[in-house]
Amino acid sequence: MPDSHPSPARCHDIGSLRNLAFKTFRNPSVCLRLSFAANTSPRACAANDDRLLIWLVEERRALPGELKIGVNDLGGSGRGLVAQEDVAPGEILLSVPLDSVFSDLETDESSHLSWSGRMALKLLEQRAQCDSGTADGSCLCPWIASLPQHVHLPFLYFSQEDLTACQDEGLIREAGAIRDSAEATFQSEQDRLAEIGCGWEDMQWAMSVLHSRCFLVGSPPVRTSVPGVDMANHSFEPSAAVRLVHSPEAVQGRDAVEEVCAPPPAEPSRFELFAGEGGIRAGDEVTISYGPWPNDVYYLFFGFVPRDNPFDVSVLFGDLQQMVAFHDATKPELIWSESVEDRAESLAASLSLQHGITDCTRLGIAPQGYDERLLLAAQTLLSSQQHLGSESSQSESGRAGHFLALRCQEILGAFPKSLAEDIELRNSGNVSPDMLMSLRYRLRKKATLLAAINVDKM
Ligand SMILES: C[S@@+](CC[C@H](N)C(=O)[O-])C[C@H]1O[C@@H](n2cnc3c(N)ncnc32)[C@H](O)[C@@H]1O
Repeated sequence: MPDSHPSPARCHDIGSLRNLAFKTFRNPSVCLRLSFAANTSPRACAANDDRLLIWLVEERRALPGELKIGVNDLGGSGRGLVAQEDVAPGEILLSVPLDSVFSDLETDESSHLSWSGRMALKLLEQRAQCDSGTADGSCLCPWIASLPQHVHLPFLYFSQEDLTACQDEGLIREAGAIRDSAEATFQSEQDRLAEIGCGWEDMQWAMSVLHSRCFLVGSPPVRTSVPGVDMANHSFEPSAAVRLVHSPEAVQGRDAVEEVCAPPPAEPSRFELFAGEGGIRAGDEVTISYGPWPNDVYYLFFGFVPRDNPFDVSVLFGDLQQMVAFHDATKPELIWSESVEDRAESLAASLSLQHGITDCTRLGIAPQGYDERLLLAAQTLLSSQQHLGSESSQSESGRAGHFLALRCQEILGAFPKSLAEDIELRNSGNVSPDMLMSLRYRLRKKATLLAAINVDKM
């Protein structure tokens, strides 16, 4: 039996966006319907992309020999994989040897670059070799030819006005930082890029393609794009999944064989796409989940905003200091002998000691409810206030719910437009596609905040 490993996660390139999903809502099996947005324009026609799958099988030892999937143009979400015949539960749809994937391999000369900068340069160099006919067998020319001509990622292509329309300061900052890093890579590598006739637009193309197509594979995880599997679109109700599989011959038994005869060549590990428990009917799309990320990640790094993302998070407090400061603002009559910083530190210590919570950043609310860390932090903070004599007839959780609803109200009130006005704007049809995507992003955050307030009123 092959030795299979936990599903590789789609990667997202983030510093402060790390850990966006709540600890308590990590289960990636929570589901919803697929939503499509128009942002990937296929470079090759469907027949060309089927050639990619055929090349993988015929030239790169991908399995199974008789493919049950093809690549179709699906409109809004660009191309995608579609079952050509019925597929049984668990059946392998595509198994790609790891010697035919495109990975981030750090070298001494490239270690100062970000992973996407490093991979973008390598992709552009290989593309130049493919175009000039000087590529050797290690280049994945048919895969490179199959990549989309354009992937419309906000941090690389949106105007400042359209980006700012998401109305999330943290996200706007993050997008700016990644774009700055991309530009810095371009500046520092300009000579190398000039040698292959590439400019900033090529760099944007390569980075957008890689951001939207890489998995984190193995341990330690390496950013990897897997030809063929990278044609699978996302759904929170996926019909398929991926895994890394190590062949036993590659790792054990070889020593024993070597003593008696020359062993057969070791099988490389494989990256597999396989059908989910429900199987897949002929004609249905083969989708995978890109991961339990909030909309921030989907918007910024995949260029679409899922319709009903159970993992989306409206952040109420970036950290505990913000929570304590908000609390003080709601109770101006209370005088504190300790500073906000010191009280936030004591709160962090209690949460760690009593509940084992060590990460108190990005405390927020998802469509299903509050992050458990947030509720516990609010309860702990409010109960410490009760020690100071401020009595309330409400239960501990009732007070915490009311406190957090006040915060939701404050955040909603700080948006320049109300949810109703945003819905009207969306329905007006007067919004550019980029603006519409940012509008969708903020609409979903607002809807979650409003739901929290309404629950508190019940
Ligand atoms: C790994 S690629 C999937 C193949 C891609 N559709 C193509 O034509 O090459 C990821 C990109 O596909 C698009 N995509 C995937 N799932 C989507 C979805 N549910 N809704 C809208 N676009 C989607 C986004 O542009 C995303 O960045």
